Amino acid sequence: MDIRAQKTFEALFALEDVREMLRQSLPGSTGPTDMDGFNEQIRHIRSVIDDLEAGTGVPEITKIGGTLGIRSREEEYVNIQPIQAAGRLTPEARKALIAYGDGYSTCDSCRKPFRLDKISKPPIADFHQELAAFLNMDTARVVPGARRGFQAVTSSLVKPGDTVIVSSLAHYTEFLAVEGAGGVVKEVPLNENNIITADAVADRIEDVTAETGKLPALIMIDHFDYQLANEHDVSGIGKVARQYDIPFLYNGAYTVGVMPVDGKKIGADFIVGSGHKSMASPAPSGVLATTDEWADVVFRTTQMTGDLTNRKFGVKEVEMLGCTLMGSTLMAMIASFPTVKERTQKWDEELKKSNFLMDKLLEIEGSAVLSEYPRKHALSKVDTTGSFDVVAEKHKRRGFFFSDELTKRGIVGEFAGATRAWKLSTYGLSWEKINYLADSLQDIAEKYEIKVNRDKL
Ligand SMILES: Cc1ncc(COP(=O)(O)O)c(C=O)c1O
Repeated sequence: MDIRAQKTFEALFALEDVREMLRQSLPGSTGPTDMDGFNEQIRHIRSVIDDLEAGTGVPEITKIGGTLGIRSREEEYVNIQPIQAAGRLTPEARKALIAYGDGYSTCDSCRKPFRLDKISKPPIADFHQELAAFLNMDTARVVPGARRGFQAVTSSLVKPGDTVIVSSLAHYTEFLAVEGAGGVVKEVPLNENNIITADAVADRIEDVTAETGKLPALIMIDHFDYQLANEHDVSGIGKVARQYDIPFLYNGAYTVGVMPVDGKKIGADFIVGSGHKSMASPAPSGVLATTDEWADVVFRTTQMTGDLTNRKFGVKEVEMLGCTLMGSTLMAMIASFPTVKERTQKWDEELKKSNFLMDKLLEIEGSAVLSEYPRKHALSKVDTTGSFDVVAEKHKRRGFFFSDELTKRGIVGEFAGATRAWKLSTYGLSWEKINYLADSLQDIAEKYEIKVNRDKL
């Protein structure tokens, strides 16, 4: 986040304090009236605005951010945390969080037909249409996390005893979604390069059908998996799904919001994305998009009538439990969306950074990239058993020596103590930070007499 955004953010926090003080001073309030505190905050806001205009006050901001509990890790450090990178909020999202913090704040102007995705002020209905268009699907809903998207689909399509085809690297939430519906997972094996191919999916469908006498109810495959972030052949799998007439759920937890995703081109019946993982949105948020063919099934409306009262809630969608993200979570997602849309067009640059760092890591003798290489994603799994872990074995801090060295250099986000196989993400880091990171890894290696073949590649 740039410093102006931080400053604005800080002023907003101070304004919230002022608002609370004013609220407490209203007639009938039992709260104390703190005029000194009030004046202090006003002076503070004035000074923040002055700083903003003058472009100064950087160290002070960090300090204030700390006391307010703002997590400013990405501002102060080079953060390589593997799963948070693309979920970090934009400044616009942070402001929306404050402005819409009250629980049902999106419902102020909810009018007939009384459903979240129909609200036009703020423009939630438009956002739903934009989301569907962004994924080249017909209809979209926001959901509390990708997992709730899986759940909506399995609970609509999978009957007790049905089988569901998943990857051998499927996320655990896919297992739970299938189990919740009473289904059974059937995993597709990886090939020698740790990839799920279309042929492997077809073979598994044949096996399962022969075994159970019935076609699987659903195919659910992650475009990039969470363990290695390898790319799986989702377009080929989409074709196989069509051939067997089995609905196909594309898990875009690691793609929707960072790279272009075209549901129709892939041949997906359902696209699921994670807001807090890849769409610069707060948790829990996500998206479930589908085609006209499936919309009435997965977004079916209630048919229930109260037996005593005869009440009906006709427009409410059963799988969505009526409405989903009702306040600041959704508004922050909407606030980040223009940035998110734009950044998907810069995916190639993210890949260059990812590959550059891996190349530099490979120059450190004894290091390996466990993910497919060259990288097709910013998330990677690396193995430093033959490099940093050799040092760890002799070092008095054991595996923590590596984290100590990284922290000293302002690099955070690795799992402390993990010097063998570990994951990192370069997503969103500037080239300046990438270069610094590469140099730091090589410097640490050389400090401990690990050979570095600089500029080998
Ligand atoms: C591949 C994959 N799918 C799904 C999920 C679940 O996403 P969410 O937290 O949005 O429910 C994750 C989360 O880590 C994931 O890595």
